[in-house]
Amino acid sequence: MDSPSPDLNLDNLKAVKVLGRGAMGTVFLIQDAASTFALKVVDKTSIHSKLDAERRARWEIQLLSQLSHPFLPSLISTFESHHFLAWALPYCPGGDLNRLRYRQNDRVFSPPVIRFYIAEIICALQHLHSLGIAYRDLKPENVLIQSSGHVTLTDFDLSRKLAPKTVQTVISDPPPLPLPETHRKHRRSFSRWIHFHPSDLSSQRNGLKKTKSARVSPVSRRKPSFSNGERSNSFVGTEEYVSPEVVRGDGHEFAVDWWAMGILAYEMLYGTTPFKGKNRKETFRNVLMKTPEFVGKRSELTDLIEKLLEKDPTKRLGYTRGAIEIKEHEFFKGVQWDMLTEMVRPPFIPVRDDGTGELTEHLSTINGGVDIKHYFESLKSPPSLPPSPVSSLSCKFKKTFSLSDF
Ligand SMILES: Nc1ncnc2c1ncn2[C@@H]1O[C@H](COP(=O)(O)OP(=O)(O)OP(=O)(O)O)[C@@H](O)[C@H]1O
Repeated sequence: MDSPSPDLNLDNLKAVKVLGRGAMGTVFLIQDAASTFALKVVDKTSIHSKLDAERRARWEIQLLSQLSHPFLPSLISTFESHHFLAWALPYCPGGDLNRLRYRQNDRVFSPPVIRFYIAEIICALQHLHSLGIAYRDLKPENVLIQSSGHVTLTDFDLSRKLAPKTVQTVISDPPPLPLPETHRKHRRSFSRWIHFHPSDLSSQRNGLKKTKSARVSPVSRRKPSFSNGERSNSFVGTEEYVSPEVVRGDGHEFAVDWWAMGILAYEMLYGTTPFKGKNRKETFRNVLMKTPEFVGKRSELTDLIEKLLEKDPTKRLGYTRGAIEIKEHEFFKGVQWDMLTEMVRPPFIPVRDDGTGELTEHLSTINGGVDIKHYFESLKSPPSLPPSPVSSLSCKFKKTFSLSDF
């Protein structure tokens, strides 16, 4: 990696809060008189490095450096030392979409609110796909809310570069790429990367805890992966969000993101995902076999979801013409796609980070916060300073207006 940016040096930074901890990275809130940002730090010397954390982190940084979109993160700066790999991102004070949903009556969103968030997610995915990147980990926990109320996708360590759209082939797993010197603009976080065997099927999803993404160990792939021009069969995603073609090991394309978006829209509408089973095995069986149930009156939204949850990826909405095809759906009639950032006021605007969240790990603010290196050292000596379970942040929202005309 290049030498550390002058403005990002772990020796000088104090963290005031842990915003989240994933399988391999920890995200801190850095706040001082001059700036506020989120800092994702990977400890290269920890046991996690054996889980490929460093390689995943480099991939994420490299990918984020290419992004330039209002609903995708911007890479502010990077830092690397013998021990740490770190990168700074704009702070999203609104938490994630899952947390926001739990704050709603009946834990569901109204169709206009769903329209707003899904529209922004489509635009973000469209940008990724135009760069040949399949996101592969869309779920509410990975949709963060910016201070403006607009969304930002997070967590790109499962994303992959695909061949051009017509072929849609996974070229390879992320290589250990160096950071480019120039493009350091748009960015985001990394993370959870667990390996499991299909026979090891225990449910991961539990309340507000961030769901784990899953990846079948390469040895258990049903078919070998191919290089150059053929599909990868690596298994990636979060169990309730993985598409049938991924479960089958048939390879995967951009259409996996449209499937996941169908699951996301379903969960926002009904408060539950459509194929959730008692355990992972049952969930996968449902993904392959079960027709999604739509309780209540059918609508344009349920029609959209149904078309996104088409089990055959080649018949799925978005397969042929990508985001354009989805944007044309009746559910989005009237949406001014080019004006999303400028004209549409988001349904919820974070009012403030009130600092009282149970799930937020507050660090001492004496001397302006906690030294990040000391923080990691303390993790290595559990008896003296056991870390509390962490995830996400607390934030209040104000509802800004009715979206009925959106
Ligand atoms: N820019 C940000 N602003 C605010 N909170 C953030 C930001 N980036 C990440 N977080 C919080 O930190 C959590 C962990 O971030 P992220 O998912 O990027 O880490 P990870 O190590 O990749 O986790 P995982 O194991 O789930 O992959 C997020 O779920 C979110 O709650």
